[in-house]
Amino acid sequence: MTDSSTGENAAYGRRDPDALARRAGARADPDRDQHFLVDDRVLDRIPGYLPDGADTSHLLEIGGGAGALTDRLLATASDASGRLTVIERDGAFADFLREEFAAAVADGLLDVVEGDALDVEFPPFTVCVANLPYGVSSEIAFRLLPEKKPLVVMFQAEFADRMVASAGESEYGRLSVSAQHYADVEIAERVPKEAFDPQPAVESAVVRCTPRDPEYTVGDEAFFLRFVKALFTQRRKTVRNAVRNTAHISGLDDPEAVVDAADEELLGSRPGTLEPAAFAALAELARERGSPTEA
Ligand SMILES: C[S@@+](CC[C@H](N)C(=O)[O-])C[C@H]1O[C@@H](n2cnc3c(N)ncnc32)[C@H](O)[C@@H]1O
Repeated sequence: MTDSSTGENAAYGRRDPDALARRAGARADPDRDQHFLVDDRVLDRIPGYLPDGADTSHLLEIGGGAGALTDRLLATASDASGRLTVIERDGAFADFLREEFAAAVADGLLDVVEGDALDVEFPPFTVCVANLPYGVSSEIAFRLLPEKKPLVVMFQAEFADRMVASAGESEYGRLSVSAQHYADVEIAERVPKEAFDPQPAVESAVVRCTPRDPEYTVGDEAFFLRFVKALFTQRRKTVRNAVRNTAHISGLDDPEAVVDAADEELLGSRPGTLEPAAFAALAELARERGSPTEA
């Protein structure tokens, strides 16, 4: 092993983030969703947020940047005799990652895929750990969540708060119900702006998603998610009016039949107070009585 700041032969998990950024040459550009994590303590903690016993045989990182988190994930992959795939859209950083971690690439430990994480096919990963590009974090999260694999992912704190919110809380909404449909979602750590360079405008948070089946069943997942989306566009209305007013979003041909069949107390409540299981039960009733058409 050589000096960890010089790169190529250094053991994984010890590279200095500022030295990596210097070697990468190109400066992180906030307009391209590039905010690099430069706080070693945060970087060191992130892989440890994976659920106990998680299968780390194939890690996925989205948005490798100058490789500070990549380096920590290579340590995790290498300890587990596993591998890491990094998807990075910026060609300059993708090239840099291949050079910086050339030994890992040669050993089959690392695969760098240059491409847009919204388009490229994901490899058959077992866990995903990433400091996501915030401009597309929602789209990426909803590509990842249905894969039902553990995720440890950095989001804007406000987005993270909405993901973990419970019924009745002000942040509770479509995002909470949709994310919690796939996983137990919790905030592992809040991360201040100062941990990044350049600093983002807002605070961040690391979120852990541990996949599990929901405590309810739905016959048509796509309809359930569409129905939740529809009702939350009218979160201040009663459920009765929300069902009636959002048929153009939910696709219900006969919303009145749903209102006729549903429980009075439920119809008088607000979408923001409904537990996910109550949404699921109402969505099932809507599917049976409301003649939904395909999206
Ligand atoms: C917030 S930075 C994180 C960089 C690095 N992982 C770190 O923690 O320092 C996000 C990275 O995602 C890349 N990126 C932005 N949009 C992307 C997309 N649609 N698909 C893949 N990578 C993307 C950026 O180029 C940038 O390197």
